[in-house]
Amino acid sequence: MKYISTRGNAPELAFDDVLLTGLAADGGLYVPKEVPQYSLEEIESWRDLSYTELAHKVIYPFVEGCVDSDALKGMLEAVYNNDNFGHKAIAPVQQIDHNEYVLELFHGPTLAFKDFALQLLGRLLDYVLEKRQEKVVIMGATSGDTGSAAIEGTKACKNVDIFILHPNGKVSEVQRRQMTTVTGDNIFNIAIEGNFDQAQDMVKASFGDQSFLRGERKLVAVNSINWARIMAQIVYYFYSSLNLGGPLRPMAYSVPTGNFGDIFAGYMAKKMGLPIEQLIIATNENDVLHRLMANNLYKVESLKHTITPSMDIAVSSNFERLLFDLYDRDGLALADLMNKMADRSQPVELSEENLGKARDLFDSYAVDQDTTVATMKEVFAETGYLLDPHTAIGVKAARVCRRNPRIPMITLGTAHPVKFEDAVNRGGFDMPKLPHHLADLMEREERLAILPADLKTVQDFIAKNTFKD
Ligand SMILES: Cc1ncc(COP(=O)(O)O)c(C=O)c1O
Ligand SMILES: N[C@@H](CCOP(=O)(O)O)C(=O)O
Repeated sequence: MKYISTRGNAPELAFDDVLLTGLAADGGLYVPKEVPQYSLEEIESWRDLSYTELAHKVIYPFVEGCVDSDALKGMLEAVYNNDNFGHKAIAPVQQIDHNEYVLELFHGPTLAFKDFALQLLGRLLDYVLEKRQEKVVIMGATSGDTGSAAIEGTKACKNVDIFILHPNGKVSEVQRRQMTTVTGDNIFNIAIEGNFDQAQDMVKASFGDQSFLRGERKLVAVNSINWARIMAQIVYYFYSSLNLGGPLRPMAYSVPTGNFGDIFAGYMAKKMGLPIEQLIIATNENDVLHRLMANNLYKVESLKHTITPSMDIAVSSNFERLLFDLYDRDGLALADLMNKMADRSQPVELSEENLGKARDLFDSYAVDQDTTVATMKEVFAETGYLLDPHTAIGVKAARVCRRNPRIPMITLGTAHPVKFEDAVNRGGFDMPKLPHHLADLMEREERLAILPADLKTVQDFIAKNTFKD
């Protein structure tokens, strides 16, 4: 499998280089040159596979040539098991109404969907770095969930230092503590005096110019700009569909969306042959994607801090991967569009043709904070099931946008409500208990550095702590 950049002007890479590269040299994102395709018969033959076995079927073609099949099997077995994920089904489906489901993706160590990819990414990194005898620096931006999942997934890696930037005061207390209480000399949490977009911009700028690492270390991405994240997230679309009678009946998915990674994984599953009738982009009030879909106007507004902090993202990185397909994979044309989009003061329109293609593929809906809480209450009253607020946004969007009630509607349950005290309190619910492994989280000692949202200051901090010996 070879990978190409969305901006058409960077070398083709194999999986191991893509894993270690983050942004392509031309500023684009790597995508597979060819997407594996499966017939309905073949997908149907996977029906009785365990999560681990299915993950091998889906993931192996993307890593073939770089990761040995048995080694991948070993990694998947080490990740998707009942010691690591607090549910034997790994990604169970919970019914909340007739033909309406929540795909619970929060049974991993940090209680959010990020564990599915980042637990595996840590093992892939170890495998590739051991082979190459290289050391790297991980740099990631988080609006709350990626950070702890990245730290948990990579803290045992021998050859990495980890630097995670989060917006100071804008993640929940549980989210912050899940990052800042993990001990390890190679783990650094940076709370920047700014928002997620600023953190993400600093990460991207650092990938573009890594001279602060003196040519001695490479930067590795743990955000969904890293293809390995998307690849691992494709699996649960296949798994949930097969569990509910797919691929012989189509499914619809509603996906709480911020950086467009999780829904892009759903789009990939569809391209690979999984019958997906509807994909819904569900956003909070940071709704740049919904506004683009509704009005053909791409205009980044200033970020609003909400009760769904993980989706407080205005610049949605993975949308570029979709645009690449909408532009018939014409990287140079896309590079032009991305340059226009980079000037955030100017609105950008898609051509009518490309907007039409996007609307054929996706529906979209934006949910405000009161409606989010109202949806949590509604579902709780109907079923006794407490949604996390991000998932509630997905459920609301599903209920509004659903095209065909005969098709199972699956909302991705992206996090556990225990992480989001504000929303739980606003709904007047009893706070759920933290699971056993996090029971003393609120008493653990925290370690973090608070820095201004200034690229040089952040890079100096990283360099100082990377080259401390
Ligand atoms: C709980 C939760 N829901 C939804 C999202 C949005 O996912 P994505 O950024 O892949 O669109 C995130 C963050 O990424 C998240 O942490
Ligand atoms: N919502 C994320 C933000 C980063 O998104 P990613 O999927 O690209 O890592 C978070 O919670 O950190």
